[in-house]
Amino acid sequence: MPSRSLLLLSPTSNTVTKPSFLSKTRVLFFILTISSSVVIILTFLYFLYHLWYSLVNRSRTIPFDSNAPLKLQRFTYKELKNATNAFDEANIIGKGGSGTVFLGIARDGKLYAIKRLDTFSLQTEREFRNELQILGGLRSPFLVTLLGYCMERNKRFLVYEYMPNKSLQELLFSEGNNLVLKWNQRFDIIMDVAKALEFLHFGCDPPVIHGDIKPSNVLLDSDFRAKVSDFGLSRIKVEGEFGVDLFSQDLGKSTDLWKSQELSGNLTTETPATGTPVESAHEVDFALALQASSSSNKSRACYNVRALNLNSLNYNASIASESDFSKVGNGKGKEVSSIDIGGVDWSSKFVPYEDEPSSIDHSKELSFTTNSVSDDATNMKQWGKDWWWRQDGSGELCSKDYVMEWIGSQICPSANPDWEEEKKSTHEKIELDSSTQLDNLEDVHESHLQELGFEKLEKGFEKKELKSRKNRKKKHRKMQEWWKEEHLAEISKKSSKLRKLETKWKKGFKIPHFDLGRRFQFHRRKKFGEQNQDDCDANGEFSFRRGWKKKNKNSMGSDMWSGDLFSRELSSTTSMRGTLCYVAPEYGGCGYLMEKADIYSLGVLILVIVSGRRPLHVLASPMKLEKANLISWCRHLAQTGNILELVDEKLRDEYSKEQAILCINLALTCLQKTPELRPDIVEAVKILKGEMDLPPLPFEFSPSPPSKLFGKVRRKQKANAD
Ligand SMILES: Nc1ncnc2c1ncn2[C@@H]1O[C@H](COP(=O)(O)OP(=O)(O)OP(=O)(O)O)[C@@H](O)[C@H]1O
Repeated sequence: MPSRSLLLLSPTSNTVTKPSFLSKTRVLFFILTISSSVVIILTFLYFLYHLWYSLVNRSRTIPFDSNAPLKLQRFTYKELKNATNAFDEANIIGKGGSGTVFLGIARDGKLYAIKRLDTFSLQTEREFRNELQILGGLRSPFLVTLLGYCMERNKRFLVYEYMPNKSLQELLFSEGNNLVLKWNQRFDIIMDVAKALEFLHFGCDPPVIHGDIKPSNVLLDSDFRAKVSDFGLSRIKVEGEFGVDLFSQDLGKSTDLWKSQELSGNLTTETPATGTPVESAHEVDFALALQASSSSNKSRACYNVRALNLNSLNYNASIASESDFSKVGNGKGKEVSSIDIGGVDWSSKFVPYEDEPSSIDHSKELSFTTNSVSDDATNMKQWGKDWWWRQDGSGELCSKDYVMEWIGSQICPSANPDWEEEKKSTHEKIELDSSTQLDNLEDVHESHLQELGFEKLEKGFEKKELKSRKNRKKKHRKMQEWWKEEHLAEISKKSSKLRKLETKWKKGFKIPHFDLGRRFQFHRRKKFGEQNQDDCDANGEFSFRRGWKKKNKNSMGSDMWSGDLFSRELSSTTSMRGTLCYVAPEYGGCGYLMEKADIYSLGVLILVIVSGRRPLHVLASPMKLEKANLISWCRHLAQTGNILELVDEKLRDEYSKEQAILCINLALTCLQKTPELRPDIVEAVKILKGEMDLPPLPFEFSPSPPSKLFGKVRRKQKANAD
């Protein structure tokens, strides 16, 4: 039996050895299969995870969720591509600092204005969000309606209602435009813009400050009625933030006291809503206090802050301020939640929406600490005044203005007929002098400008840029320094195209001539011929953000000559927002945007509409120099009692003198240096409607009168007293 069993076993043992080998390979094969499939599955899972992650991440960047009550439509890129004929150049209706606007035709034949943000940067993203957050939540007949948006990867589009008559900028200043706005139309436009601001300042809760009122942001419908657009730089006012809480309780109570005490600034130590102790107010700058006081006038509780999804600090601050402000007995204080303007409950027109808390970037405003109060105060002290002089100059155009105009002149000399005139009359040609140093741009005077070469200019910018990087932490910067560092530096940094321009200049241009009459002269070498000049004039546009760019012939909204030239650059920085010549002096640079800043811009806009000219226009003859700065000229005319001279000549005598006087005087009150003295927008609207008298104008009409004039006045007064 054992032998049998052995026999039986032996074949079995043989068969056992063979399958063990086979099974090994099988196992190996099995393992390989398993592991490869695991790898495949893991890769697939990783892909899915990546997809999910990017989707989640992308949705995070959407400033509102699908449950939001906003009626904004989310378009796909494909839809917009189809609507614009693949973003055909023929569909371009305008170009701004941040993007190109296309005419979009929907399948049902409806027209849309589709703004494509051309660059994908933090700044454009912020502006995009701002537009969605603020304009997207507002509905008013005086605001351009934002209908939808598109976000795909780094593509950003905003879809607006189409405004057939484009912008006021184009209507007033476009060379090809022969249409002259009639007086009635102008007056209606002024009224519409004022009503838009009324809605923003008093119809929204919390109030919205536009921050960039200017002709290119006033769009016109088929009946030439105006709607305000472009909320990229606007901001939502929260009482709890910045100076308002620091000062408003005192200022709120003592606004009148201030006036009666001739703005003695007799402020006491206060605790801000955030609970941070503040240094005694006498250490705080007067300008800052004024600014705070201007808004404190309208102290109000902010009930809808959460709806606007400001970040938690803001929100807390506002809650704190709610209780604080409830104590403030302010005559002008109001509850916006139930405001009724013109029989319409505007508060209901404000569409609140939910959003993630950080979707509005208030980091700058909220980075405020006790130290920063003093820093900001010192900053304001240091160059708030400086800025004022520089911006307005009370009859004197500053170097910055000249540089700006000068650069403009090099790009589109023919755009300025006066300069053409000058060209004919002057035959002087000054060659480019490369020995001129440009280290002290702030000290650029006419003589410097005469010698100023582009190469040097750019090198100067580069130097300044390097310096600015090193000195980024430098706290107290003068306005001049700021201007150079923050903006001029970016010219060299961002615009490689500018270098091409430089080469072009070296080849084809001679130095601009800047004579005693503060005129510019522009020459080209003959070899470039007319053709080249035409190219430059007709198609060129200079943007500080993007340097030299081709301008579509359909896009006529060039801001050249207007001071708007700088808007792109100013808009593109965090330290400065707004448009030169339109921005209020107290806000310039590092101030905190308040309603009265919009009022100031409205004042400039009114003058621009009435006069049909830009706020800054360097003219040919010394005789005309006084007219170069629209605001100063207007003040001068007001002093001489001849304000109607300001009215656009193109209107001839076909305008209402009464209305024109009203508008100009209103503008003058809006242009007062002290925000406190400017009317608020409700008052402005009432004045325009004739329901309220104009407040008395200040004696000299100039918030910063030339010291000479002041001296004269003082001497006269003294003589009279004697
Ligand atoms: N809804 C619209 N309907 C018709 N045209 C429009 C509309 N929106 C903008 N445009 C045209 O596009 C131009 C550029 O507008 P955009 O808002 O991009 O720039 P901007 O306001 O001139 O510049 P910035 O953004 O630097 O302030 C306008 O001047 C206008 O002609």
